[in-house]
Amino acid sequence: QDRPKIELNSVDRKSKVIQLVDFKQVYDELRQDSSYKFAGEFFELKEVGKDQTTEASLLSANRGKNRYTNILAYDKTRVKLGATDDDPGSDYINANFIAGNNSKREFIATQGPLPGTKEDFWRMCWEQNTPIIVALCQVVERGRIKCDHYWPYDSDPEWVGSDLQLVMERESTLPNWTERDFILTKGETSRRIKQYHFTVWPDNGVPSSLEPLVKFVRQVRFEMNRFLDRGPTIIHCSAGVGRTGTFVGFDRLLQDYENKSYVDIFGMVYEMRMSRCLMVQTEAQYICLHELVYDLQMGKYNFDRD
Ligand SMILES: CNC(=O)[C@H](Cc1ccc(NS(=O)(=O)O)cc1)NC(=O)[C@H](Cc1ccc(O)cc1)NC(=O)OC(C)(C)C
Repeated sequence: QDRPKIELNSVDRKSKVIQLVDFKQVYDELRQDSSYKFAGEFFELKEVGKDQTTEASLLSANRGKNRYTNILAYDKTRVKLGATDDDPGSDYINANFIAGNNSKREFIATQGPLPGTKEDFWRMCWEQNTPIIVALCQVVERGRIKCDHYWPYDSDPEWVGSDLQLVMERESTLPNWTERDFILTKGETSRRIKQYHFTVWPDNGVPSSLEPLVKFVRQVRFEMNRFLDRGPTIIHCSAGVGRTGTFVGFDRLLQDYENKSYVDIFGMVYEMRMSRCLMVQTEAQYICLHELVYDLQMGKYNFDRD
């Protein structure tokens, strides 16, 4: 039987295009021998982007604004807050712009807010005109605090900075995620912001079943497409790299599968890691991106039921 021509752009070290007609064979080859070839591909991504500077993250005034010592924001892609004159580092938040299929700044990837950066987080939401927040971690996971509870517990208005007022208008808990509607007000102007909070994704890992995550990503994409005139969607987990990068990968691959005859998962992760470190943090998450495309090819998901 003629082996299908598999386009692995070994010459271009930044991409590995796989034609969808060849995907099952390529996926099976990568999985052979305990995913030996997956491990090799993921290792090729290890140093991508790491030669870029993170000077703002390392300013003494900003060190306390980083949740983790090894997750810093590249200067080139970092989100800059409107600086206040007298405070060095006042423009800093641990967040980077990330490209989506539709624009170079379709997403903002950020760490789970700290108690001391919660107001910076809401200031970023306002300044970037964000319509949607995607939260991918729980406040506490396996007994460790992973993210501040940066939103109100009830419908009482809260001040989240000297001039920003936040109200939670609605909270709806579903089996795998919770949806919250906020109104953020500055002076006489109010904006609606929707939070999609996925609650069943273990840190450093992948969900036990991909189907709830696929449905979640599709729901967020449906909502994003209603707000194309607004700013970037903010995505966070605890560090804002592993689960966050995998979410962006799912969003892009679900669109690519509908609109293209090929995928380039390696190239997509390469591009993400040029914008923020460790995006798609683990090999299991990297494999999970491929499993999504394999499952789509095998007709595993019937989206008509959504
Ligand atoms: C493997 N874990 C880590 O690298 C985490 C940062 C992190 C990354 C990704 C995720 N997953 S997520 O992006 O999906 O939330 C959680 C936490 N870092 C820490 O815990 C670092 C230690 C560390 C681990 C690994 C490494 O290579 C360098 C330094 N610890 C650390 O920052 O300690 C504080 C919180 C007390 C300041």
